[in-house]
Amino acid sequence: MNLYECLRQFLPQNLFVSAFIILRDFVLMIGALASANALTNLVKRDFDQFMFWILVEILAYIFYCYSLYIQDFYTSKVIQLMDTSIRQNIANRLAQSSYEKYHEKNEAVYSSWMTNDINTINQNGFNNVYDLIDNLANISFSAIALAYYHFSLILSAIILSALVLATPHIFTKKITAASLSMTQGNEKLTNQLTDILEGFNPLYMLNLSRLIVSKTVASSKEAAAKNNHYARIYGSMSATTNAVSVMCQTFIMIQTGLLVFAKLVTIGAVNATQNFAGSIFAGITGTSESLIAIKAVQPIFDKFTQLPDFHKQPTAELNHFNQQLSIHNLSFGYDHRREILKQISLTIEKNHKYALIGDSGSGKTTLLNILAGKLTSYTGELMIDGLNYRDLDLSQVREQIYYLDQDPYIFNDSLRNNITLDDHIHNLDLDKIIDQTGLSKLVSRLPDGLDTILQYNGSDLSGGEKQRIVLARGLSSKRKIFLIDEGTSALDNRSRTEIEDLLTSDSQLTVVMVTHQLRKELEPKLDRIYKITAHS
Ligand SMILES: Nc1ncnc2c1ncn2[C@@H]1O[C@H](COP(=O)(O)OP(=O)(O)OP(=O)(O)O)[C@@H](O)[C@H]1O
Repeated sequence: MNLYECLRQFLPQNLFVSAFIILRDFVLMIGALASANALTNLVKRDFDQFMFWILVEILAYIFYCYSLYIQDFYTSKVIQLMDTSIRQNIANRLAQSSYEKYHEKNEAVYSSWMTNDINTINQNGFNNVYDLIDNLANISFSAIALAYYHFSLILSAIILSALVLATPHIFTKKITAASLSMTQGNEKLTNQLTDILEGFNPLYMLNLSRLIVSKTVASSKEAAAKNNHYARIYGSMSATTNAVSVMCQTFIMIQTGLLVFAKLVTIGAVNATQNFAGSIFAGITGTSESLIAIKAVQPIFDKFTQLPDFHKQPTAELNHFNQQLSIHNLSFGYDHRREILKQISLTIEKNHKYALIGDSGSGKTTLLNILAGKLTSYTGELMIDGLNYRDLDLSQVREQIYYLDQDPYIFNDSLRNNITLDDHIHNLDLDKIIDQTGLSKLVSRLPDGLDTILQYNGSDLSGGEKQRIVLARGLSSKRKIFLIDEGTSALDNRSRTEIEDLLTSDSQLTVVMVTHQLRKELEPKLDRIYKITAHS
C-alpha cells in the first residue's frame, strides 16, 4: 500500500479534482494577463480597451473564487473516500492477522494508525499531491506567459528555477526521519493516554487521580517535542527556499525593468512578469517541498504493511470435528528464556468433558490458547481429527471452537447483537439460549430488552452478567468445542452450578474447563481431570 495506489484507486475522482485545479490556474493566468493589458491601455489612455480588460479580469477572478469553493468541497469528499479505503485496508490486515501478530501491538496503536496517521497522510500526502498539481499548472502557465513577453525572461526563469528546486533537497533526509519520529510519537501518546485513562478506577480509589493529569501532560510534552522538531525542520526548509525564491523574483524584476528601458516590452509587463515570476518560483518552491513531504509519508504506509495481507495456503481441510483433539510432547514459552509448558501430551475426545487444573501461573490459560489456535510458536504436535494444526487454515479450527475468556468483552451494541454478533438466529433459539444462560432477568430489567444498547465493555453490567452474555454468544455460535477459562468465576455458587451443569450435561458439546476451584459435585460429570504442573 502506498500513496499512489490510493490515488489510482479513485482515479476518475482524482482526475476531476486535477482538471479543476488546472482550469483554475489557467483562469488565474488570464486574470493576470488582463490586469497587465489594462495597465498598458491605461498608460495609452485607451478607455474602451482599459474597461474591456478590467471586465475580463473581474470575470476571471469571479470564476477563480467559485472554483475554490467547488474544489475544496470536492477535494474533501475524495480524500474521505481514500481515507476510508486506507482504514479498510488496515482493518483487513488486522482481521487476517494471526492472534500473535495482532497482539504484538495494542489497540491504542491501531487506533492511532487509523486516526492520527491518516490525518498526517491527508496533510502531508494527498493535500501535497493536489498542491503539486496546482504548482505544476501554475509554473507551466506562468512560463508560457513570460515567454509571451520576452524569450530572455523564460531563459532566466529556467536557470533560477534549478536553484530554487535544489535548495529544499538539503533537508530531505532530516524531514523524512522527523516525520517518522513524529508519527511514532503520536502513536505513543495515544497509547499512554489510553493506558492512563483505562486505569481511572484503581487511581480513583487510591486518591491518585492527579496522576491522570500529570501523566497526560508528560506524555503530551513528549509528543509535542517530536511535533515541534518536525515543524522546526520543515520551517527551516520553507524559510530557506522562500528566501532563494524572493531573490530570484527580484532578479526577474530587474531584468524586466532593463527590457522596458530598452523598449522591448510594455510598461504593463513589469507588473505581469513580476507576478508570473513570483508564481514560477513559488510554484517551484512548493513543488519541491511537496515532493519531500509526499516522500515522508511512505514510512507511515510501511508501518501498516508490517501486517500481513494474505493467508498461509493450507494443505489440509477440516470440515467438522468428529473425533478428538490431541497434543503430543508439546512445549511452549513466550520467549526463549522461560519454558511455560514442557512436553505436554493429552487427548480431548469428542463430546467428553474435561477440567484443567494446576497452580496459578502453571500455564493452564496458555495451553487453552494453544488449543484454540491462538498461540502457534509451540514445539510438538497439536492435532484435530488426525490433522495437524500447522497444515490447516486456523479459521477452520476456530469454526469448531468457542473460547470463553477470563475477561469477557462486551461490545457497545445491543444485547441482541452482543449475543448473535450480527449472525441471524431464530427468535425461538435465542429465547432458549437466554433462558438456559439465566439472562431472562437482565432482559426484563433493561429498558429496551434485547435491543438495549450496552455500554462500552459492559460497564453497566455485573461480572456475572457479562459472563452469561458471552456464554450465550458461544451457544448461539453453535460451536461444538467449548474452551472455558474460568468462565464461571464471576457467578455465585447457584448460578455457577447451573451453568456448569448446562455445559456438562449437553451430550453434543466437548468441554474443557480451566478452573481453580473444582466443585466436588462437578467431578463425577467430568470424563477426566488434567493437572498442569508449573515449569520455571
Ligand atoms: N503474553 C504473555 N507474555 C509473557 N508471559 C506470559 C504471557 N501470558 C502469560 N504469561 C506468563 O506465563 C505463565 C503462565 O500463565 P497462564 O496465564 O497460562 O497461567 P495460568 O495457569 O492460567 O494462571 P492463573 O491460574 O493464575 O490464571 C505465567 O508465569 C505468566 O506470567
